[in-house]
Amino acid sequence: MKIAVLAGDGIGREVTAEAVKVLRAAVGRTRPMELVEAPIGQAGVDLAGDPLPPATLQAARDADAILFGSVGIPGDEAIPYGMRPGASLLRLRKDLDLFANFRPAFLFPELVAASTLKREVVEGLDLMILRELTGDLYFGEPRGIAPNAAGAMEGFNTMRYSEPEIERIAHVAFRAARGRRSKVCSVDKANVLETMQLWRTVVTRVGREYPDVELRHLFVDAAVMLLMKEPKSFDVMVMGNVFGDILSDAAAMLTGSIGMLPSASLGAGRKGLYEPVHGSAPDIAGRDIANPLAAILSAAMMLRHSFDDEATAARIHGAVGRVLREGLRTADIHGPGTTQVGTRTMGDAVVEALKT
Ligand SMILES: NC(=O)C1=CN([C@@H]2O[C@H](COP(=O)(O)OP(=O)(O)OC[C@H]3O[C@@H](n4cnc5c(N)ncnc54)[C@H](O)[C@@H]3O)[C@@H](O)[C@H]2O)C=CC1
Ligand SMILES: CC(C)CC(=O)C(=O)O
Ligand SMILES: [Mg+2]
Repeated sequence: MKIAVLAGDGIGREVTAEAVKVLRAAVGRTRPMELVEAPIGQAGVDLAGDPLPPATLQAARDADAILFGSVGIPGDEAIPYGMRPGASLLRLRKDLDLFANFRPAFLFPELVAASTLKREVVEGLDLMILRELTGDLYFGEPRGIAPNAAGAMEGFNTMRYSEPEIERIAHVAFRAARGRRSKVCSVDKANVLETMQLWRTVVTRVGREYPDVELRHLFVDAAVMLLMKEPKSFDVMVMGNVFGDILSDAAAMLTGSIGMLPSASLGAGRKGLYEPVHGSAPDIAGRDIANPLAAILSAAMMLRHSFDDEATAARIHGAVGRVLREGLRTADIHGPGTTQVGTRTMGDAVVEALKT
């Protein structure tokens, strides 16, 4: 098991340290595990003058899986795109062709009260957001800021999806649904955007190959509304890169906190990149208060998808559940009758729970 550990910036470092701790404890001596740490994001700029240093990219290419934290610093939106911490993650996803991003929104029963939505709306929630990860506005050319014909500065990005790109993510969605509750909801904006018109046509066509899976289409605005109103009516929700970015943060709140949402970014093979959905959270970085559970659950997804180790993945999931049942909570999910703990204590508690 060769794992590249790219902790990145801000709380990425704090939560990744806990995920590594849990991974070591869970895998133990059952199989050899080589962890290769490398800087990325602002850490890459500070150490090697590049948000994605060539050695980091090589370490990611050479690894069987990548455990990723988060990248970003305050004010990074003003940095030229190529040097921006966030651009490193996009380049990495593209380089490794990790086009299918699974973002499971699963509510642990113990956290029903932590969700901002009513108990009856979220209790039993288990949905999968499948986000296309290597196309759309985030990658489309041309992009830039330049003077227009009238001499005014103009910003522009291009929404693009090719038929093969849509086909492959659609197949992933239908196959994933077959292993769940056999329902796919495709989210688009086909009423306004040609790119999305093609998206809907292709998803519909691919859907005919899966007659056992129910397919529904929603425009993205209505999809967000229904995600808040009746989230349990969804099983697999498939969408493009931008809508997936936005909807997954919204779905995070159904589970109590963005600190609870793990993810797996997969390509054609077993290799994957595993990361919490959240960012580097500069507002809470360095204070030992970030929730490490999304990162820990991402490590569990890594064992399941890249190393075919369902048993250890399930043990980690079970240990997280046990810690929550014991009443331990980081600040973001803390409430009456529970005990507030820091990032490191939460990680230690998951390690302890693995032993029982
Ligand atoms: N995958 C990545 O590396 C991502 C990086 N970013 C970058 O992160 C930086 C901050 O972006 P924001 O928009 O503030 O998003 P963010 O996800 O970092 O934080 C949003 C809010 O959620 C809270 N939060 C996030 N993770 C948490 C956790 N584990 N426990 C408790 N609270 C948590 C933060 O304190 C903040 O109030 C920016 O530089 C942005 O570009 C943003 C999203 C994803
Ligand atoms: C660099 C950003 C696109 C990261 C992000 O917000 C995400 O992947 O959810
Ligand atoms: Mg995001």
